[in-house]
Amino acid sequence: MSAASIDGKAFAAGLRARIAERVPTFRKATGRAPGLAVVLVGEDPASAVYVRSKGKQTREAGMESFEHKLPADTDQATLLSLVEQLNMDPAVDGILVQLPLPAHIDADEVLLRIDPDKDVDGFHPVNAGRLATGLPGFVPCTPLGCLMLLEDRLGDLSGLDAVVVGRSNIVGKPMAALLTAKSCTVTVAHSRTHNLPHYLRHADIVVAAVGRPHFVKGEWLKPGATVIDVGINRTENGLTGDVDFDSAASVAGAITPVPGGVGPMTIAVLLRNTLVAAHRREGVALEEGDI
Ligand SMILES: NC(=O)C1=CN([C@@H]2O[C@H](COP(=O)(O)OP(=O)(O)OC[C@H]3O[C@@H](n4cnc5c(N)ncnc54)[C@H](OP(=O)(O)O)[C@@H]3O)[C@@H](O)[C@H]2O)C=CC1
Ligand SMILES: Nc1nc(=O)c2c([nH]1)NC[C@@H]1CN(c3ccc(C(=O)N[C@@H](CCC(=O)O)C(=O)O)cc3)C=[N+]21
Ligand SMILES: [Mg+2]
Repeated sequence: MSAASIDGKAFAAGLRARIAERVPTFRKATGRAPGLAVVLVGEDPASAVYVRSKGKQTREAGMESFEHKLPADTDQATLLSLVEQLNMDPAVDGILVQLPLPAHIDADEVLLRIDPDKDVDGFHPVNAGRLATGLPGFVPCTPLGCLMLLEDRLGDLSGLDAVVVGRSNIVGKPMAALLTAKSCTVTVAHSRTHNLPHYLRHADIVVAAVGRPHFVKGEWLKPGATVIDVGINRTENGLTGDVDFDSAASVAGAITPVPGGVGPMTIAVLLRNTLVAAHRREGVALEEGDI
């Protein structure tokens, strides 16, 4: 048996096209485009690539991109005052501070200062709380993108067994909250989990967000499982996920490739969240479920 490949790149392109279709109506209603501000501190090459790609896709969707590149030695107070300025700027609907930040910066403090109504990354504790309690807010882009791929593939997720490997605030925890809200039975595994294969054996859905190349093996999976590989690992052999793709593809029903799976979804959902933020801030109606 050979798994279907879940084409996140194509799904993301379709999502960006649906977003771009909504921008002219917003422009007519408000006289301006939705705006996304991206803040990059330092010169991490991978971060610079993502930020460029975000800016390009933002403009291609007809939105305005505000890019702020600060030197690696920027101090906390300077970064916080930039965040404050972006909070106050009426042309800015979404604010993304690219992670990781340099070690001398307190990242939690920076994320806390972003206006939750402009927090298109969904990293502010207010938005984490809204997700946990089922209130409208902003959901982190990567897990929301994973959910879109899962629902596209499987339809209703109700009653399915899901295992999320990883419990970070950006991926694992919000992924578990989303799958719980969709009535999956969710297990969250992490570095202290005893006998991960035991849990994976029963999982209809596996989301791997570990940060270790080839970590999840095909032999651990339930035949026919849907596998979402969030991992982005740079190795000598190029970009690779957290799932051992070849062994997993011979057991799973469907699997996301790396690259071309979850990564492109993250940026497309960022644009979606920015479009939603702009409409909410201006009080312009948007049928969010249709996007
Ligand atoms: N495609 C995309 O758009 C994105 C991709 N990523 C990628 O996803 C991956 C995960 O990112 P992120 O969540 O931020 O990473 P973190 O390092 O914050 O979290 C990794 C998680 O994996 C768990 N873990 C580590 N080792 C093991 C193990 N041996 N067995 C089980 N669990 C383990 C950790 O457990 P513990 O909590 O116990 O330490 C932790 O919860 C990375 O490769 C990252 O690059 C991230 C964001 C976006
Ligand atoms: N505040 C913040 N928000 C983030 O959402 C955020 C962040 N910081 N820091 C870093 C991680 C990682 N991340 C990715 C985005 C796109 C791809 C992506 O497009 N990947 C392509 C390949 C890109 C390549 O070749 O490097 C793919 O998988 O096909 C991957 C990873 C967002 N992150
Ligand atoms: Mg993200």
